Amino acid sequence: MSELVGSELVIEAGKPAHGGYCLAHIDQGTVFVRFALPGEKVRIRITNRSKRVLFADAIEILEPSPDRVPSVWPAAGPGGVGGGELAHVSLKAQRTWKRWVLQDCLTRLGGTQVAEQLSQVGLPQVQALGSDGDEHAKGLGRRSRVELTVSPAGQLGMHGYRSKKVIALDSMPLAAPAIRDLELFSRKAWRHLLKPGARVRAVAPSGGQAMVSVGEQVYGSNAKPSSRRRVQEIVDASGLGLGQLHYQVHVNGFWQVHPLAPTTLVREVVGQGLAGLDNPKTLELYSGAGLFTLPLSLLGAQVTALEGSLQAVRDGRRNLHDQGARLVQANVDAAAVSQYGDGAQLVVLDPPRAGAGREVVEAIGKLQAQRVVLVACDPAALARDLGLFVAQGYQLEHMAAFDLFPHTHHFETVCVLSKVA
Ligand SMILES: C[S@@+](CC[C@H](N)C(=O)[O-])C[C@H]1O[C@@H](n2cnc3c(N)ncnc32)[C@H](O)[C@@H]1O
Repeated sequence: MSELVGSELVIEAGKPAHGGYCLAHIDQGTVFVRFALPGEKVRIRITNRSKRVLFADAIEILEPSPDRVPSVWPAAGPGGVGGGELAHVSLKAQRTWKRWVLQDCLTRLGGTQVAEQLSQVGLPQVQALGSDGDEHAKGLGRRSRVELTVSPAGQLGMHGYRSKKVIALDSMPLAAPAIRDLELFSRKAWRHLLKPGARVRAVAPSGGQAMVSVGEQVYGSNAKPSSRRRVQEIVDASGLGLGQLHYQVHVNGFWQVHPLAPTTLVREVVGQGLAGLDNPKTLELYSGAGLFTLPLSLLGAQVTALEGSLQAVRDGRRNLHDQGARLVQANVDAAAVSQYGDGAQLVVLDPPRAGAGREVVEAIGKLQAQRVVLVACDPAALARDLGLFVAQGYQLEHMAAFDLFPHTHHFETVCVLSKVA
């Protein structure tokens, strides 16, 4: 099949698949096509092959779908940067697409019990963030964190799709307004700081001015070196009766990227996690800088939180302001779960994209906690983890999905599981 790489052909795009692709079938096998929409007739160029499947980009749209729109992220598309795989799809159709992928992953990878439980709780809509008419509702201005790289020729840009090559950019329409106002691509003041090979991160916190890190050095929005290393993030937890919560997060540390994500996730995860439980003993895994740890503790949960990054643990300890929660730097594995989770009534876990995996889920199962809240940013990993939880005697009670990453194939899912007696 490798002789096909580089060749062009006309196909009809089929169903969406995980990763922002449409499926197409040709005599030589299955092709995963980017930048198409289901039902479209497109000319594709085969870009890659892996084992028995081919990858391709739609390079000419011969019969467009009514859901096709001009891309809001001009740098996406054949030969463009990674990300923005759905920027050519109307936002409404993006959410239908993601919902379809969620169902497909859960039923195909989760196993029959997950499929049965899903039919009982119902497949959730993928909810949009923001109000009608605002920038967020259009999926724009939604990145409070942007990572860029400087090319060998000194141009600021992003890596190409599956490539180390830096593609120069001149704008960043998905970035939060405070990042766009930095004018990283055009202001002279930045130019001498952006040396070839430098990794640049621009951060627009909800509680202060934008900052930029170039490697370890941090700059204020005026492009002058800053001794500050942390930004302030403010989360509206009034839905939980807590008012505004304040967090300090290292400029290079993990924080939810969509400006409305922290508030949305805190309401869902903490609200669902604590409903009907009285000051539960709680094990939180992959806790980051304490986004959920703080409101859980403020609402009376006795939390032990495990997080692998020392920087995030340091941030988390500052954010907890002596709330009584224990924040431990630990790699989440079976030994850590059983060491710190003894007697837990509630387990909250927000693993990285690959999911928690068998060893960790089975260790959680042994704790016999009455409730588990699982947050997942990858539907395939979610399906695998859910299948493992169900095999440990957990029942899916509730599922919600949020479009935290418009114009990409990513979205976030929150699941509430209860232990079957
Ligand atoms: C998706 S983030 C969630 C953080 C937090 N819940 C939030 O929303 O801000 C996942 C976190 O897991 C941490 N992490 C990843 N793998 C880990 C592991 N094996 N053990 C412990 N922590 C890990 C990362 O450092 C990151 O902070």
